[in-house]
Amino acid sequence: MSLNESGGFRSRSKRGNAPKRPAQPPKKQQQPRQRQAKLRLEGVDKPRAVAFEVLTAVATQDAYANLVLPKTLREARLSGRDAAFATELTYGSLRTQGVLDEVIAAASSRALSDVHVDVLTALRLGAYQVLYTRVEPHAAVDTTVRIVGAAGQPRAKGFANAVMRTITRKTPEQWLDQLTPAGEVAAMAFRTAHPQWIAESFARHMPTEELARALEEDSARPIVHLVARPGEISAEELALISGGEEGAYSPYAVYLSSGDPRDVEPVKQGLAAVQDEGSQLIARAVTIAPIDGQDQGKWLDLCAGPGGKAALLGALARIDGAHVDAVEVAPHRAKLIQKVTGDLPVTVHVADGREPGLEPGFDRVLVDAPCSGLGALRRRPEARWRKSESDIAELSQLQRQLLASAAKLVRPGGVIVYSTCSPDLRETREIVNHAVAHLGLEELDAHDLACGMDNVGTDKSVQMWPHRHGTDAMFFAVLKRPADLG
Ligand SMILES: C[S@@+](CC[C@H](N)C(=O)[O-])C[C@H]1O[C@@H](n2cnc3c(N)ncnc32)[C@H](O)[C@@H]1O
Repeated sequence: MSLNESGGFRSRSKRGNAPKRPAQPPKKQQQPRQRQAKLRLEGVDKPRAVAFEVLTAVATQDAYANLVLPKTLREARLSGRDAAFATELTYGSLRTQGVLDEVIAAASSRALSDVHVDVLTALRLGAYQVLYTRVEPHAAVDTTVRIVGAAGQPRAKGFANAVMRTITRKTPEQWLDQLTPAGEVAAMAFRTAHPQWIAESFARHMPTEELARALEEDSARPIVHLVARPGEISAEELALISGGEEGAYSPYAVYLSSGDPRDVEPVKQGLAAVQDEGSQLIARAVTIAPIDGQDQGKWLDLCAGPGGKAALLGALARIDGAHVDAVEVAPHRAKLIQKVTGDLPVTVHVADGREPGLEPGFDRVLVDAPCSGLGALRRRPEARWRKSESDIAELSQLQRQLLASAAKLVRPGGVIVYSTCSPDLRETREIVNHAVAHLGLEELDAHDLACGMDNVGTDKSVQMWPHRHGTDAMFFAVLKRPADLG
């Protein structure tokens, strides 16, 4: 069957080399619930059916794959190799979606915005198998066509078949060569499946030889970091019990390279929890940054939900006889803080951190600001394609306002730790520089608070990276309110 006969596709020679860019995302359409069960009945193998369901939820309901996938795997009773295959297909298709869409667009006569979301989702899953896995191409084509039919789009089976066959006619390398854009950073972004603006944001920190490694690591699955709650259990004990390894930097960190952290006994008992080592360092820095005069034990976490850092701050506060006020604007996230801080000396306030209504005079303030999250992309496979550069301008306004509020709440001689899980300079250095210039705060050297981490940047602040330190790309700076600030 020729391409033209099979569904109105242009041949490659007619299309030439210019790839058709996906103009807009496909139309979102509600999925009938029954379809999910039907999929499994109609001869689609379980791992692909599960992957398709999760991809559909992400595409149509803005769902997070890391939340939906475990539930869907459980419902489908998948485990072992089948579960691993479903996970690889789901996360891989989401992480590489921008590349997959370029390839699908180049192999299709229709604009992606005109392709039904179910068909596009099946094509992404199929294209991922051809381009990034060892699945036999004919199996990828066949199962894609089956999914399209089972998903209630039988009339699009010919279209899907033709697109998939076109994709299998070139090697993955040939596709990448054909579609890689000009320019060193743009090319690296494409080849590592990142939007170009994100690669450019990272590129401001490092030479291009290092950038490729940073982008590769950003797509690798991170190992789980546990925090041993101080006063409850030591990292050494936790490592012994969990079979993990003590962390390289945080005195509370344990690396768990295999197994489910929920099965670790101290985690079940609330003595330990999952927390990136970078976050642990930031919470710790709040408690040990140098201040003038006596620490009266008045500590504040101004953006505290869901409470990871507040819980560590609370555990350290209990040891030091201090108290933490934890502010969070979203009520459901405030509840999560309450849950994880339990009987620790932490008081949760549902309030806007810009006007929390608290008496000033805090010795130590943490502003773990809402940010683009560019430093934690490896945790959410779909995240990189959902974010847009325009979000940053809006967030940086809020970040400045929260820091200005912290400057009013901290006492003279007290410290503010400003942190983000983004390395984007507009959310990090620019915010800190603005605070120094306009709020009268003094920036302290934070490098000594990073527990021996090196290669954290040439400024006074600390910038961590997955490929350098194994943490998320977290940032923190320490700002002191001088004694004579009005
Ligand atoms: C980066 S998260 C904080 C993570 C937290 N520190 C932890 O370790 O679990 C930022 C939090 O700030 C909250 N937030 C956003 N705007 C806020 C505001 N105006 N005042 C207080 N909290 C705010 C968000 O809801 C979010 O929970």
